[in-house]
Amino acid sequence: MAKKVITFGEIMLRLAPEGYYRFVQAESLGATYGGGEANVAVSLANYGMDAAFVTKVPKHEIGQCAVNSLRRYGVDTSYMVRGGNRLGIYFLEKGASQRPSKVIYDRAGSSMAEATTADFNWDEIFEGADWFHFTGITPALGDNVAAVCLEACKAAKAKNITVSCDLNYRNKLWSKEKAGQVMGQLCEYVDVCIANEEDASDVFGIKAAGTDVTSGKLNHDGYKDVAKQLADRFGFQKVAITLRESISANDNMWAAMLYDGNDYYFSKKYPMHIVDRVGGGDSFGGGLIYSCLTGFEPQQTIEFAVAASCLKHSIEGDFNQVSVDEVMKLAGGDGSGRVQR
Ligand SMILES: O=C(O)C(=O)C[C@H](O)[C@H](O)CO
Repeated sequence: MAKKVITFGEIMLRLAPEGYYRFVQAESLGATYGGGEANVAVSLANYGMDAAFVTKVPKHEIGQCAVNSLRRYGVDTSYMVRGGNRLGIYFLEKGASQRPSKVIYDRAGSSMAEATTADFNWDEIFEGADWFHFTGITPALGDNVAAVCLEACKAAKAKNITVSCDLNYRNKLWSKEKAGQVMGQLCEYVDVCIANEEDASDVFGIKAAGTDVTSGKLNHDGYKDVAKQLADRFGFQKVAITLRESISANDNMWAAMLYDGNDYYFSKKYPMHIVDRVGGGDSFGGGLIYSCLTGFEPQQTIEFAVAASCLKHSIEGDFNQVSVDEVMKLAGGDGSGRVQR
């Protein structure tokens, strides 16, 4: 039977100018949907897992469009709650070369931002579930949503469900101090932590000894140090750190490291030309959860997750639309992207 994974967060309408147009130039905006945890659910459904996404969306047609965007990939939307006033929106201007991408949120007062603990029955949602995933974006929506997250974490632990969290710090949603306080409480329930060195520093003030995290150029020892400090502080079973070296807005080196409490496993390093970076971290999370639930060895786990995420960077939209086979081919191949016939 397919493993059952529950993800919890906000799905938004994503509005973006075509190609690399700036906002001021655009005369139309393309509409797609996305959100950290929804993106993870799509990855997992594409890998054949039983993935359910939990959120609250308004009862009107735009809320339904968000639901449909997930259904088309086979994500279970049956626990989604209908109500509230609006679907959150984010505007995305894609960067190019030395001009970075820009995100503008228009999500205040969304159905999900106003959700409360009364909206969700976690006992029912977690029936038969193997894994629960959320990111730091969800509790950042407000104290009410952080309270739902805490309730979900406690319910998951009571049922012996593995909990993963991607720290995903969003400075447009909350301060570092508030993030540290709320995430510190939630991380007590987390088994698998996904982070990058910037998140670890922003949320928990964890820095690798003697390195400057803002430069994005930690050495291997620096990444190991960050992962170990995270695991030591919260008792995580596993910490996965993504390693991004930016060359320009569209060209990055991409790799990751997994720490399982004993050893450190570094993946291959991929030079990527980026088509769409949004959702790149979520596709890594999806790959990691799939690998853990499938029982891959640690090295294979990190190779699968990073290859999955590498492929996502070549795909338009938030969702990673690749199969297990495609990820395996990249993870086991030479990374050249040669045509497959
Ligand atoms: O930034 C957010 O809150 C989003 O959910 C938008 C994107 O889907 C997300 O950043 C991708 O991780």
